[in-house]
Amino acid sequence: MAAQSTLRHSEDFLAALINKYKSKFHSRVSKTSRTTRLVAAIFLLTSIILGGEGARRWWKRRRDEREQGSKLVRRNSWLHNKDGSRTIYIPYKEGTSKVVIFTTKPLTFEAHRRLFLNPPRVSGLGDGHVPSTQTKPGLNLAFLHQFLSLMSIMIPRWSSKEAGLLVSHGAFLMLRTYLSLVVARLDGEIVRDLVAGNGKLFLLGILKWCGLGGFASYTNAMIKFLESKVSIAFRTRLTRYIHDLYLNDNLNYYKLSNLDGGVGSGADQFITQDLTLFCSAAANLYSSLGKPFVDLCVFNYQLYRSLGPLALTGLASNYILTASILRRLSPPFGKLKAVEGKREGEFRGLHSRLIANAEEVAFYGGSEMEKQFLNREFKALKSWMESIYKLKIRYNILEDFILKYSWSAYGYLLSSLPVFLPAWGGVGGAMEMTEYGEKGGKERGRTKEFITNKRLMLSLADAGGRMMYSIKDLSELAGYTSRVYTLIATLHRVHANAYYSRGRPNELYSLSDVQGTIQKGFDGVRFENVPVAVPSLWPQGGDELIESLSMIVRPGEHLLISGPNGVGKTAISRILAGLWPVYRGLVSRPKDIGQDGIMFLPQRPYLSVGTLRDQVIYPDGEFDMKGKKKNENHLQLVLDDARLGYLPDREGGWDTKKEWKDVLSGGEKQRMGIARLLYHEPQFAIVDEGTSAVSSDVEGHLYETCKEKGISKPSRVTNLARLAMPTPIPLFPLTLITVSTRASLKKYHTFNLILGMGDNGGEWEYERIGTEREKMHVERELHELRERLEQVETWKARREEIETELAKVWVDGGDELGPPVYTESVIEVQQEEADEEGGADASPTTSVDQSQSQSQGTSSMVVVSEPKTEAPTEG
Ligand SMILES: Nc1ncnc2c1ncn2[C@@H]1O[C@H](COP(=O)(O)OP(=O)(O)OP(=O)(O)O)[C@@H](O)[C@H]1O
Repeated sequence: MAAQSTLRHSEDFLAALINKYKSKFHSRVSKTSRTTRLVAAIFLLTSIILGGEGARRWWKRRRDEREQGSKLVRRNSWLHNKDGSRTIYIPYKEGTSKVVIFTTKPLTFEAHRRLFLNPPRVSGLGDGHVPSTQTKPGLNLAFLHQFLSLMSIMIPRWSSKEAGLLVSHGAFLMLRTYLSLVVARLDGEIVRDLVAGNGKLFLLGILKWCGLGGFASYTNAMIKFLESKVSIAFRTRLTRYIHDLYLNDNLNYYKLSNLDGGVGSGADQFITQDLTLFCSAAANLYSSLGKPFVDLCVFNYQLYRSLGPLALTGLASNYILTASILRRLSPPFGKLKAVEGKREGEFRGLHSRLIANAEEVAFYGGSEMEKQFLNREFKALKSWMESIYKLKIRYNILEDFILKYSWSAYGYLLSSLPVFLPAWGGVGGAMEMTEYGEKGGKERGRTKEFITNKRLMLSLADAGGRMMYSIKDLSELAGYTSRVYTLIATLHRVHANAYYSRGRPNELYSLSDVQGTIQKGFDGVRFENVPVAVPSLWPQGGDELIESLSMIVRPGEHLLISGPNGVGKTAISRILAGLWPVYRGLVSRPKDIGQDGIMFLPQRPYLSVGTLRDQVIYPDGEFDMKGKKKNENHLQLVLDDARLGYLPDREGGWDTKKEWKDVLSGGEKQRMGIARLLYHEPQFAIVDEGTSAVSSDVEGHLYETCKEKGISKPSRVTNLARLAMPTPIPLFPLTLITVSTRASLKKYHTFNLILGMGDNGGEWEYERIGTEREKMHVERELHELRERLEQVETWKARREEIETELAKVWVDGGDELGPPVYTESVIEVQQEEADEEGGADASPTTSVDQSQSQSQGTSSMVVVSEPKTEAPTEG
């Protein structure tokens, strides 16, 4: 009942309130003019309509975005924004999450280049001109320079998200310091109230303690969360920066390991493992060094106030002494960590190799050998890590003893100062010297002060300990910093092509000896006095394959590059693609790669991760395909032309994602390459052994398709042809440059560049296929062949003569027999007959190698010497 009455009461109250405001509103409205009311009504209505429409649009946009996100994820695609950024969607929980990726501006790279390639001389990183990527990691000026250089990438602006995260992190760290102070005081008060037997104050203290505990726990959790956020934000910045520098038109990803070699061949370890460790160590440094530092300042001040100047001097000298002992006796953690990272990378690299080449290893049955390699690498890593652990034992004993036990003893000594030396004991000492009013007040005051000081001392020891521990963290950070700095410096060196050999002459064909020019934008392919040399890792010089190559391929003049293995056929396409340097002379080629430009089909077919569609249009994405106004119907026609038309049905559609390199056969992979060629419609295509695994009839079909349909707009031609419309005249024929050892491909080409000629294989010939000269050459070859054939015929006739003669010799009565069967028994019989006849002249023109015949036992083979013509005897 009571509840009901309360409810009714509240209803009445509500109704009264509503009525009150209703009447207020009515009185206001009645006072206003009609126009104002009309305007207000229109305004209200418009706001409601616009608000509703805005909400509807917002909801629709969100729904469209969600749909688009899942569609793009399914089709492995993305969006290009007007400002050059890309919007990608990544699977997140049930749906997708949108990420906008901004590419690093070239200007930013240029601004940073100085930091990485021209470090200040004082840092000891090179001489200020020659970039040196090899440094000994440690706590020195080089580390400071490296760390600050990386910081300029990680925190590009004070207004950046990372700076905001660091400020919030710092605020929470300060808050925790403040809470530690409050906790120390509260601790003292609780113990004091307990000793005094004051239950009410004691309980109040406990309540405060619990409240403070909740808040402190929240603060601690936020500190950890923000630390992880800072770490991931640093990692995102650095990873994107490195990716932009690593994967760009300058082909740095190829040059880094194949030409420069500054970071070996394990760039993956640098980018994945070392970068992660560096970012967590850098984010942790802020709390492991920054927070203890603030703690030290605050707690020292507090202790100075309560314990006096003597205690502060004692504390300060304690820190200095501890730091110098630990620094002197600590092993070089930075260097150790850097080497550990390298060994980890090598071990991981071997595993990646095995995964990538599992099939080949399996065919060879090479598991034992691979295991040997892996075990050996792991053993090296294990021994290294064990030696680090051993070094750490000694250090940990020392560290623990100093930081935990000797510091506590020292802390007790300092806390006792106000008691035993009140004149030197600060506020505590002053309180000692004054009389406490009530009985036992002095002891209680002492207890409270002692507990508070002890807690402060503990916090101080903790902060100091963390500072000291962070010397080790700092050394490890120096190791990671050196690895990441080395990677970025090497990437900048490759990107800027900054190779100088100061003070000594350039090695021939080294990276500092590149004097040639590559001209992009030429309507053809041209080499003018270009040496073909295999580059070596910087700073070594390369090996010359061809001294000077000159040739020109104009549109429509298909070229076949032939010659024995290893003479430099692929090397020519590497130079043309910009993978290898143009040491001398001039190389000209079309500007773009792909549509209306030049395209390279490498010797080893490559299949990317992603959908079946991605395999055909690689390196385009679905977004680019749509930009070129192409669709799946077009792709189907392209696949049909490459004789792969069955793939979409067999594999379950264009969106199927598989490990394509394992799914497609060798020939299918090569045909996929041809399909890409037909899709991209380049003007020039370098096909390096692109059909070696394809049967010759399909090969012929593919070449004919490329030549006939390789028109600037083949899609139109193909589609229209299929629709039985007149075939338009080809505008720009696709010009094929084929690298092959197969002479059968000659018929599809106009010119032939033959490499590997001359005594040392360094000479070449460039000739038109089917010219008078070539015809004459072929005829001469044919003539020689015929001559040889005639010789063979002569020998055949001669052999028959011999056999006839032999038959006559062996047959009694002159009857002709077929060729004799040379068995031992026959020979023996003949020998006996000859002996009986006593005719040593029985075989004047034939000699039989009897010893051989005997040695062969029952074998029917004997060696018959050439029939002798009667030699004139002298005298
Ligand atoms: N990265 C490299 N480091 C060292 N030598 C290399 C490198 N790449 C190629 N070579 C060497 O350069 C020479 C030419 O290589 P290239 O690949 O051009 O030969 P090719 O004429 O295409 O042979 P094939 O017909 O077997 O494909 C070979 O002797 C090869 O061993």
